[in-house]
Amino acid sequence: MPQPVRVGTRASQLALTQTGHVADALTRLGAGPHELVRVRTDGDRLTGSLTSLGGTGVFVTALRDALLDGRCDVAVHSFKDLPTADADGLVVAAVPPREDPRDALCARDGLTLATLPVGASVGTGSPRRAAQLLAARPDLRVVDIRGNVDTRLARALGEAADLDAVVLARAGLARLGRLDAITDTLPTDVMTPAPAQGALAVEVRAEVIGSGSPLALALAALDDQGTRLAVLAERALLARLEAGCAAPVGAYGHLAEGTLTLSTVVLRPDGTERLLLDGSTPLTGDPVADAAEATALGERLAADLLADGAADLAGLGGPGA
Ligand SMILES: NCc1[nH]cc(CCC(=O)O)c1CC(=O)O
Repeated sequence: MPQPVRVGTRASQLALTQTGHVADALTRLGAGPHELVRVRTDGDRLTGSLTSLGGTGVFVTALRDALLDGRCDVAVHSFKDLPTADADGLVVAAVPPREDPRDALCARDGLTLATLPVGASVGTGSPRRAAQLLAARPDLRVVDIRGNVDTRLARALGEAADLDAVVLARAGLARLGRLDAITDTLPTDVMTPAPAQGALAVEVRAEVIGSGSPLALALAALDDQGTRLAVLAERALLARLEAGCAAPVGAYGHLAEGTLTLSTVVLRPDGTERLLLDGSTPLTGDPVADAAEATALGERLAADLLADGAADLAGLGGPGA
């Protein structure tokens, strides 16, 4: 009997659900049986605001340690939670097809972004969402919240709701079977998603790749090239801006008719000013050349945004930068 593939996951309902889907897919694609290994992360344990936790990587480090220690063979991350710096000895071996990357308003009484009353309170822990909410509706009162998806939904929809609405990623709600809570799916030009939102990253130790093992073959089959390229461009922008996941920066890559288009936004945290920039590049179908093109597109737009004052506007790169 082969040893089961050990798939590491955070213990949250969202993580368990999305990891379960990936593990099932790997087994279906020939990787053999699997078991889930629960890993506790600082992001789950601590309750301070995301920004005060230092943002980048709090959800990821413990899973990566478990991979490197050999406690698991595969780790499934929400791609937008993955720092842009590569981890030594690890590779993203598969990027499964992306879910809808848009953000969603979940409001009381079926309200939408357009129909929320003047001064309504909207909860989000994300500076990117906060700034774009305020850019669209300067009258709103944005409240810093965190917690898992159910906790956040309860702030607007529960018995003891204290907010008019919250904003969450549609993808997370879809994976949890809670699309019913959405009262307004926000278009990407009003609320540009976070880089890699809606995508998953399946990470393994580097030696797994090219080993020809059943797991390596299943990972290759799970990979979606279109999603990989879109996310590559989005994350290249983020890296070049030296912006973490807590920065007021949005980026959305999409493929159509052999062209990769990247739509980006950088905002002042209070939403009073923003830079919007789109760019595109033709693709050839060659994975290596296209990956280089996607990366170059993200870096080019980032350089243009920096030249237009993005770092000062969004407070990127730390104090004084
Ligand atoms: N920052 C938390 C987080 N990380 C991934 C998701 C789910 C959506 C996704 O996979 O992109 C969420 C929840 C949210 O933003 O509402």
